[in-house]
Amino acid sequence: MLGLYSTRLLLFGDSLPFHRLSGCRKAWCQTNLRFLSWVGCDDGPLTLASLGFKSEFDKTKKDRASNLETLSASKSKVKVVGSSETKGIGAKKLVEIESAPFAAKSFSELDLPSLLLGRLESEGFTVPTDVQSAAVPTILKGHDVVIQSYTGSGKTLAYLLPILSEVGPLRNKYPDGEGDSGKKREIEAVIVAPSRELGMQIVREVEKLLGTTDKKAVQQLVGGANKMRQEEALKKNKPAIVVGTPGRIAEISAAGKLHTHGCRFLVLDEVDELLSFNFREDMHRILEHVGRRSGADPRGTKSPLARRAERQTILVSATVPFSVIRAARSWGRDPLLVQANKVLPLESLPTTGHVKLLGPASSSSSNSSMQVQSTAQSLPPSLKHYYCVTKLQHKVDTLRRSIHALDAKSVIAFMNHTKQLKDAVFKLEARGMKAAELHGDLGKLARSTVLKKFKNGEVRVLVTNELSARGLDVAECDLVVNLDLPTDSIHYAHRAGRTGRLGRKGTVVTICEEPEVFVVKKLQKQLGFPIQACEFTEGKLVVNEEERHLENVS
Ligand SMILES: Nc1ncnc2c1ncn2[C@@H]1O[C@H](COP(=O)(O)OP(=O)(O)OP(=O)(O)O)[C@@H](O)[C@H]1O
Repeated sequence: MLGLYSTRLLLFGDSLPFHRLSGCRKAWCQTNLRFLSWVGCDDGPLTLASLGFKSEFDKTKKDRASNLETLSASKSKVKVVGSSETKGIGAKKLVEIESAPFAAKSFSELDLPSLLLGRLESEGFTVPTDVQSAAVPTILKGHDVVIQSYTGSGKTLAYLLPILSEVGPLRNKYPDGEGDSGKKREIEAVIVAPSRELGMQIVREVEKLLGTTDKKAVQQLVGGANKMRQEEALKKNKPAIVVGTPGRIAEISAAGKLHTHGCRFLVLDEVDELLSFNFREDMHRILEHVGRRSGADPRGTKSPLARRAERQTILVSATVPFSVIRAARSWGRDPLLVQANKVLPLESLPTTGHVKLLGPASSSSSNSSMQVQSTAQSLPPSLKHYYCVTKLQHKVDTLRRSIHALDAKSVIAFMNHTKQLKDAVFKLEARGMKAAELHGDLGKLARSTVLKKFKNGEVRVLVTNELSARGLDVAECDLVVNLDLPTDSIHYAHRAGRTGRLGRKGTVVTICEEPEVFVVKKLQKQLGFPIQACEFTEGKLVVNEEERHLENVS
């Protein structure tokens, strides 16, 4: 029972605020991870060696290689040990890391079913991203995982591809035809997202991959939509995958109309948000019911261990605070942390304090200049960050000037309050700039219409609030503006991550008043990258050189 209690404790009693949960960030070359160290925890710095990880330089330990379990990606050089086989007190966790370990050149290297490969090709997906190369074989191998990589790096496909390999019409067919004939189709994967928009976006991604084959294999269960229609569709279509928001999934489940006890995959996308207080009760129900096959527990108890044995749990976010690491350990069976260039056992991570990574030039905590925090690891390194000081009444005008100066085509402007947000839209429109509002007070239809218009370019500036900060994927968005300051660096990261997706260029401008500058400086410190002071004059962005110089000197 201990596990069950600790799960509840973590979920509902121990919700550390995000801003206190900053962690590590990368300071190593994108594709060549060499050294990893933890600092900031009481035990002092640890190195790869002391953690039991092998680097390619660690030739003397080659004899251990025979113990390593090779991940199923044919060309992956990553080897993981220390999962179920080595569980036990004092068992050493080994992860062999070699240079550019996950650089799969094509999806065909990832051991995916041919039908799925065909669909990827038809949709123009040719090369997997780093996080996909790392996550797909790890999930296919049956591991519970936490997937963390920066915004816009393709985390959705990173979990969808292994799920679609096992579930639904594109899956691997077994020679004996198992699962094909006569068997009643059950829900085999439940994907939970914190907003309707993100839920619908995931549904569209699944439908894109399913193609015309069998779109009904996926069913959306998002709030705001007609519940009865969703329930009827569940009954009639018997989807293999459901994607929804916590409230609606929990509601239909409580009504006895969602049969997920035999579910094989549970995905919590934007998991750190899903662990927040708002979703407490609904998430409780989902975690209790999904993947809990009746009679699965040989001891006849409601042991969470029995439940874990039934489902594979996949937790996903660009920001992974320690509350997520602890939750994953509670719910998962030897869970692994999957990042763009590495896979490591969660058992090896501390559960408190600040996790930091050191770059290749240093494996010691003494070189503080090499230490970087994890929030920066949540964002693509190519993003440019600026802040501009103005008076409150000139903020919208500064926004307009920033759009002109940067020649931005597609802009998301974040504000904290609905009323001011509406005023901003009014002002922009009055000055001939096509703008629209998106927030929770709008109905589902209005929200999706606005988003559609923004995506197809009819609307140039989307003025919105935190609702759009997570997961929203608009490839064309080239500028994010904070018209109001985000509450902390985690919220900054998710807002900023709406631009510069999948290697594209992106700029983030924070427009603030003079007394707020210290908050920007604090954010900069937490984030670990420069947010440069700038002005927009004569249609140009002018960086404050004086400040840049002062920063270089200090
Ligand atoms: N291998 C790939 N090749 C080309 N495009 C891809 C590939 N993988 C994903 N994409 C596209 O990249 C975009 C970003 O992917 P996705 O939304 O999954 O990012 P993410 O990491 O989940 O971001 P966030 O943290 O903001 O939710 C999507 O439009 C997706 O279709």
